[in-house]
Amino acid sequence: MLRWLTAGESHGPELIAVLEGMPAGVPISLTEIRADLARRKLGYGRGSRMKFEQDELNISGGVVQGVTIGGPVAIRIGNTEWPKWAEVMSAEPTELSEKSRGRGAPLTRPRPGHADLAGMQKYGFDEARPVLERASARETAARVALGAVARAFLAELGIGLVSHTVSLGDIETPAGSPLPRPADTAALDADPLRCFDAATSARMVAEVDDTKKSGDTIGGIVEVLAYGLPPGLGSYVHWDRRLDSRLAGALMGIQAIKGVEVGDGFETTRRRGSAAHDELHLSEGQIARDTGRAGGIEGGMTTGQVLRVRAGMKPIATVPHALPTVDIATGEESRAHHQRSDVSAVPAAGVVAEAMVALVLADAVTEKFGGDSVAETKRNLESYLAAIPERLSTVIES
Ligand SMILES: Cc1cc2nc3c(=O)[nH]c(=O)nc-3n(C[C@H](O)[C@H](O)[C@H](O)COP(=O)(O)O)c2cc1C
Ligand SMILES: C=C(O[C@@H]1CC(C(=O)O)=C[C@@H](OP(=O)(O)O)[C@H]1O)C(=O)O
Repeated sequence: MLRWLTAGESHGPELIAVLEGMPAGVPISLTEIRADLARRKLGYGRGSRMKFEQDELNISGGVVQGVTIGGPVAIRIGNTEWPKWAEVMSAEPTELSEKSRGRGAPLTRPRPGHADLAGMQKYGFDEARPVLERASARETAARVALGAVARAFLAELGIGLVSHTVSLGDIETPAGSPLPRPADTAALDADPLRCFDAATSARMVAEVDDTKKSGDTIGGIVEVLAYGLPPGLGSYVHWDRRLDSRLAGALMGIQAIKGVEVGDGFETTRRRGSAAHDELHLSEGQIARDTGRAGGIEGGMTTGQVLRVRAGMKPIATVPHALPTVDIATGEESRAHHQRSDVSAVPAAGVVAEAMVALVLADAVTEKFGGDSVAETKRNLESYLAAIPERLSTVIES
């Protein structure tokens, strides 16, 4: 079983992340985690902060000489913006300089679509800064770092992940487009939208430009695929052990995600049963399927097919063409607070979604196969697969 926690604010000194339950012996490359953090900052439509802020990565525990040792993996990601915010965000009370007083001015015009208003009501603040500091998606950097560790563990077991953008606003990749594989990640990262279809990507770029020009923001849908999964991760026996339930919770837990689909998801509801499922047939003595409509999950368990899940992101809530709100200080109608923001963060959301799926899968793998070292997990996985009788054996899509 894995557990993970993150802490830290958008303009605080650093983000902190802890992952407990990771077996020993997993090779961890700081270069690869840094590369994942850099991928999260990519994407056409992100704001200026992505350019000037660096993620300073440190591992404070659980990894020695590039390998996990079984203890909690502790990660620190320094915010290079911190010096500018050190007075405003200080944990100890400070005398604010003139400049810091400006920077820390009370945010009394809550932004619709953000946690601002309900957060002020709930935590007893008369301005939104303490709310937005933690509600901000800056925190997703911590999840991506944890996800990189989970992915390294899964890679040792032959499981690989990839994510891509499938729609932006109403521009979608054509139905039946080829699915990317983990080896396509570098090519996807080089695409401005992380879209696997070049013609669609070009239309998405134009859509971001148009959205920006009109002072607006835009959302979209990302898809995560996982290859090489053994059948039987998750379970049908209880709602909170279903893998689809756990994936949906993890993906919905990403800021601005408003919907999750497993496999063909809502499209399946529009089909008759005869065209909605993945039929079984024999292929060279093994049970195989020609379609992946269910997204590799039946009865809350992996089937051995490619896992395919989607997450839909709402348009960025800090709309440059500021939305109507009420100023809590004056009690009058006003316009929402706006400084800068992303026009679209859909490509970044794909990288975050990939991290969350990696964490859920790593959790399900440790639950099913245990193991204090990755070698032991691997042995248990192999003996489980070897014990499946031949007449029940399925193709694992890797
Ligand atoms: C990677 C990423 C980047 C984001 N960047 C911004 C941003 O620049 N401006 C903004 O208003 N919201 C941004 N958001 C979304 C907000 O954090 C989110 O809309 C807010 O927390 C409220 O959404 P919720 O109701 O789903 O929690 C981003 C989300 C993600 C996942
Ligand atoms: C800092 C990150 O994303 C931020 C997420 C975010 C929000 O409201 O969620 C708003 C923006 O921050 P600011 O309001 O300071 O410009 C984004 O830049 C990041 O992803 O590293």
